[in-house]
Amino acid sequence: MSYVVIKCGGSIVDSLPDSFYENLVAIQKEGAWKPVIVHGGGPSITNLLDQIDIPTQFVQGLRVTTNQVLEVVEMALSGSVNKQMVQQIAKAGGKAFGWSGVDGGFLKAKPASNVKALGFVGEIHEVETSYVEQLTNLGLIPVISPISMDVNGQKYNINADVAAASIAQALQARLCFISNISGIYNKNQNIVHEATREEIQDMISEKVIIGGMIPKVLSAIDALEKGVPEVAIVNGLEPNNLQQFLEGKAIGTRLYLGKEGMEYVESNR
Ligand SMILES: Nc1ncnc2c1ncn2[C@@H]1O[C@H](COP(=O)(O)OP(=O)(O)O)[C@@H](O)[C@H]1O
Ligand SMILES: CC(=O)N[C@@H](CCC(=O)OP(=O)(O)O)C(=O)O
Repeated sequence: MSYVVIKCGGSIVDSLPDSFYENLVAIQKEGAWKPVIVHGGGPSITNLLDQIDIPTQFVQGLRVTTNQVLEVVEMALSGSVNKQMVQQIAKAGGKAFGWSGVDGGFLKAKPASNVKALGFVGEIHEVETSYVEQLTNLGLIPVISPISMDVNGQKYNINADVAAASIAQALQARLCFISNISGIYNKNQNIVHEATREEIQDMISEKVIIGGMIPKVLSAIDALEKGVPEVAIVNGLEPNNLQQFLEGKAIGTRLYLGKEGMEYVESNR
């Protein structure tokens, strides 16, 4: 039995059809895969901040996070969005256990190293994988909010793509990003079905990949470099997206380190 980390983006979380959750529960009950959900919720955070007149600022797809913003991020993610997903899974006949990186020190955070002046934005340096093992052994589907804490008890806003990639690395799990687009668009606005690390880097330099797609592809590449066997970005509205991802079917954009890796899906099943 292998883990599959499914990252549900805030762009789609409110629109995921019942069939998405029903398929998820069916995959878990069938027993070949242990699904682990990591969710974002960027739009919910921005809505809450708007309501209290706090401006929103992103740098390279990451939210500039003051103390006040951090509180709102935690309310939105570990509160509303997390419990909404737990509820949807329950309605689909499954049992989900929602928690965040803060709880039990599940995700150990440190300040993000790649982009400066973001405030309390962090990255993960350790994952307590035994929690996932124990919960999944109990037949529960973990639903993880990415907010995390460092050794001194300081909380950090962790981009959900970054958290999902770290968790997938720690579990050596397949990683599926569920978003509101059917994959990565190239400069001609066509979906690319496969992309290598080099192609991704070019698309970032050429500003073809912008905003929230930047942390997604960078963490996807990082995950592949650290041994995650398969990563794809798929649309949450496409039917049977999870099943198709797990079967290695051509869905969304699959990411690879180099051209040679592109044979992986066909040749290793
Ligand atoms: N080259 C690209 N291809 C596809 N989407 C892109 C690209 N560059 C930027 N994006 C944007 O990235 C968004 C997905 O990232 P994000 O909004 O963070 O989604 P999520 O909440 O699902 O993580 C898309 O809706 C799109 O607007
Ligand atoms: C540091 C950082 O950017 N954190 C994200 C966390 C939520 C998230 O990642 O949500 P999506 O999946 O919808 O993008 C944020 O504050 O928006």
